[in-house]
Amino acid sequence: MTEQSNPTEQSSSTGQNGEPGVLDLGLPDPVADPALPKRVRIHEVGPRDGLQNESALVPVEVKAEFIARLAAAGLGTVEATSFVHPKWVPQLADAEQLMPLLAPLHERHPGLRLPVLVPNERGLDRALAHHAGEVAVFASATETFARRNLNRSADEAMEMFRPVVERAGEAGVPVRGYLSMCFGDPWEGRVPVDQVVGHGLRLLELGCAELSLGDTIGVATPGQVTALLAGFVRAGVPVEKLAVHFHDTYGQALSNTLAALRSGVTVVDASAGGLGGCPYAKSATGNLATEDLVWMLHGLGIETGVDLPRLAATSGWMARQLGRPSPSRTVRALLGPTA
Ligand SMILES: CC(C)(COP(=O)([O-])OP(=O)([O-])OC[C@H]1O[C@@H](n2cnc3c(N)ncnc32)[C@H](O)[C@@H]1OP(=O)([O-])[O-])[C@@H](O)C(=O)NCCC(=O)NCCSC(=O)C[C@@](C)(O)CC(=O)[O-]
Repeated sequence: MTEQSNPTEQSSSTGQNGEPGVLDLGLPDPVADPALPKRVRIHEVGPRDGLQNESALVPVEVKAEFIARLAAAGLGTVEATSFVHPKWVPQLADAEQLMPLLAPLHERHPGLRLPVLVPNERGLDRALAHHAGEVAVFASATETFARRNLNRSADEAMEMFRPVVERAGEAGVPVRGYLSMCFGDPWEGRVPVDQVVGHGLRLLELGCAELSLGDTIGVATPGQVTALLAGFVRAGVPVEKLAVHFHDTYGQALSNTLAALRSGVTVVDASAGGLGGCPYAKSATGNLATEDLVWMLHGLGIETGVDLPRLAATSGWMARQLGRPSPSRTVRALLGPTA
């Protein structure tokens, strides 16, 4: 793994015909908002959520290089892969091959977190055998998606997670809980706040250290985000335990993120270059692009630890591996429209 990006792919500050490029305006000139947090932790999901939907298999060395470049760009939490059934997500069937390639990154970046998804005890066994330091289980706020994504009812899925969370706890491995379809579900329509809060509380009661609220198909608008977070707070959940996970189907992901920050959330999931989707929810489009998020956060004077040009260069590099331009507007603005 080289981790070195070619300086020529760092940015294209000069546009066509000698016109100034967007980077000539510089990176955002921060204007802080006292109602917002000073620091946000970005939970990068590109290598897992971003790649899981790619039909052409990405070589394991490319995945390892992608993760190494993300860590070098300053992302401290990078969700690396999934130990799910290989037939369900063939793209991530190489989890066992990937993990040893990532081991050197811990020396290079002390404190780097590389969580992995595990749906059940079999997944946990595989993850622990490969020294995963953090795992995540993933539930659904709706019945239909639980069956489609996990082949279980929502209740059965919770029972499947119970021993996973217990055993991970015994092994000293923290567990994140994802909750999908928190705002809308393609089969069931709008999802009531109480229903989402009920399922989320069950994940927290199992022992999940953090709960990531997913707008899996990207239909939320900011008022709904505020209402859902208020529902969790009313139910006694400290906002520090909550993270948000937005998809950008209707271009609302950044607005929704800002609403969440105003409600006190400080952990935001995002995917480098805006890669993403969910193989079991066809209407799910790309995740909130990490670069778009970082541009907004830095503009608000919020620290992330991320080197934006280096991150954009990483997404430009990944886009070339995948053979198509990045959907992230910030990547295109910084690197040019074909990046
Ligand atoms: C949960 C299962 C496994 C149930 O799938 P199943 O077919 O019901 O599995 P099973 O428990 O009946 O077991 C059948 C066979 O699979 C094996 N098996 C069982 N588990 C594993 C495993 N972990 N690894 C390897 N093998 C496994 C098991 O050992 C057995 O083997 P056999 O005895 O027949 O030889 C399946 O439904 C599955 O893997 N689902 C994963 C789907 C997925 O990854 N979806 C995407 C992630 S969620 C997401 O993207 C949303 C999120 C998180 O980003 C947030 C958001 O946007 O909302």
